[in-house]
Amino acid sequence: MKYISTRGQAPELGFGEAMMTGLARDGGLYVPQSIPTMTKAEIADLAGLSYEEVAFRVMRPFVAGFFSDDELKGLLAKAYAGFGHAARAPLVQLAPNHFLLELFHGPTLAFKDFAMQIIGQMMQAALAKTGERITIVGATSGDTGSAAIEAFRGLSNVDVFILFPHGRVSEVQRRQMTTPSEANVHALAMDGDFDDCQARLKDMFNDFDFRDGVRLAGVNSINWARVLAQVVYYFTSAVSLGAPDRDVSFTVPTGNFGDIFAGYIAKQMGLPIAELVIATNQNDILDRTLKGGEYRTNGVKPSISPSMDIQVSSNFERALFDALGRDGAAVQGLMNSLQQGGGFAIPESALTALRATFASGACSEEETRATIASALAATGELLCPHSAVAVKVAEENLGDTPMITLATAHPAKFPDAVEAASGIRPGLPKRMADLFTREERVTRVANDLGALKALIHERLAARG
Ligand SMILES: Cc1ncc(COP(=O)(O)O)c(C=O)c1O
Ligand SMILES: N[C@@H](CCOP(=O)(O)O)C(=O)O
Repeated sequence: MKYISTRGQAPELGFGEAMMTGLARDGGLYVPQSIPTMTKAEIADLAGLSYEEVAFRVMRPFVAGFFSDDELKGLLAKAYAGFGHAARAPLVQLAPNHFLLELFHGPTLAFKDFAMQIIGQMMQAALAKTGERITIVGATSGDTGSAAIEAFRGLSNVDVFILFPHGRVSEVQRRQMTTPSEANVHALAMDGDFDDCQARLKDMFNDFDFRDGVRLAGVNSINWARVLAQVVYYFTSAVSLGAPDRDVSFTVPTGNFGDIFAGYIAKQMGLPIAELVIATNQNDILDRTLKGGEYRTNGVKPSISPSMDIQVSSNFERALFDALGRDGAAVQGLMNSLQQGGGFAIPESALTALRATFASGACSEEETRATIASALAATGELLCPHSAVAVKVAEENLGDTPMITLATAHPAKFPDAVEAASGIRPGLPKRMADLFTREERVTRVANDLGALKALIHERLAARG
C-alpha cells in the first residue's frame, strides 16, 4: 500500500513512513493511493466479532508490508485492553430509527482514544525497529491533547508537546493535559484559538531544519494512521444494525473533519452508508460550505462544545482532493487562497461530488442546551455538548434509513455546560477522582513560531 500527498509534490511513502512523517513535505496530507474494498461477504463475516478482530480485518490491507498479521493483532490487543466497556464502542438506541454510538469509554473519555491508543502502540513498535527518538507536537482544542499524552506519557524515546488555546478548553480537559507528572510531557497554553495552534504546528512541519532537527512527528489527524483507526467503528456499528444487507447513515459532530472522513473511507471500502451528515456548532464553516459552495473562515467563536471550535478544518483537504479528481495542483491552489485570502470557491463539479456524499447541519448554543435536556428526558442518555450538536442535526435528517449518531466525548469532560443544560452534574470515573487536586504543570506561550521552536529546543536539550 502506497500513500500519496493531497498536494501532489511529496514522495510516495509506505504505511510506516507515512505514519512517522505526519504532514507531507509539500504541506499536504497523505492518503492511500487506492482504497482497498471489502466484499459483501467479508463485511457480513464481521458480525459477532470482537472490536479488535474487526479492527484487524479493516486495518490489515492498509498496514500490510509494515506490520505482520501477528504484530498487528498484538498491538490491537494492547491498544484496547484499557477501555472501560467490553464492546469498546457500544451502540444504544435513542428512538425507533436513531442510534447513539458511544465512543467515550477509552482512558481519556473521548473518541480520540480509539485512534491514539493504537497509534501509540504502532509508533512505539516502529521506533523499536529503528532505535530512533522522536518529538511529537500536537495541536488540540481539548481532546486530542489528553489522548496523545495518555498514549505516550513516560516513554524515554518520545517527547510530547501539546499546544492548546489558553482559556478555551474545559477545566477537565486542561487538567488532563497539565497534571501528568512525566518529564516527557509538555503542556503549552498558547494565546489564540485552535486554528492558531494548528497553524503553528503546520509551520513547524514546513520548517525542514526544525522538523528534521527534532525528528518531528504528528499525532493529529493530519496523520493518516489516526484516520485509519477511526474507520473501524463505522464497520462495527453498521454491521450490528444489519450491514451489508441494510444501509445505514451517520451523523458526526465535526471540527477538523477527521472523524467524518474516516466514515467516507468506510464507505469507499464498501460499507453501505447512505448519508454522512456533518454536524457543526456555531463554528459552521463546513455547513456554510456545503450549502453555499464557498469555504470562508469568519473567526472562531468560543462555544459550549469547545473541541469543535475550529474554522480551518484540516481534513477537508482530503475530501477536496478526491472531489477535485485527485488533482494535487488544484488542491494547492485552493489552499494558497485559504492562506492568503481566508477562503476559496469550490469548483462546481467538486461541490456536486461533495454533496453526493455529505449532508450538513449546524446547531446553535441554545439548541445544544435544549438537546441535552430533551435527550435526557426522552432517553435517559446524558449527552456531552458535542454529541448533543450531532443528535440535534441527526434528528433533522432522520428518514427510513437507520441513523447512527457519534457520541464523541463523555459528559463529565464538560460538567458546567451539561449541568447548566440538564440540572445534572456528571461525575468523573473513580480512577480520575483526584483530577481536581493534582498539581498542574503548564507553560503559557505566545502565538509566535520562533519562541515555540526555541522552547522546544530548550526542553529537549534539558532532557538530554
Ligand atoms: C468531543 C469532540 N467531538 C467532535 C470533534 C470533531 O472531530 P473532528 O475534528 O474529527 O471533526 C472533536 C475534535 O476533534 C471532539 O473532541
Ligand atoms: N477537536 C480536536 C482538534 C484536533 O483534531 P485532530 O483530530 O486533528 O487531532 C481536539 O480535541 O483536539
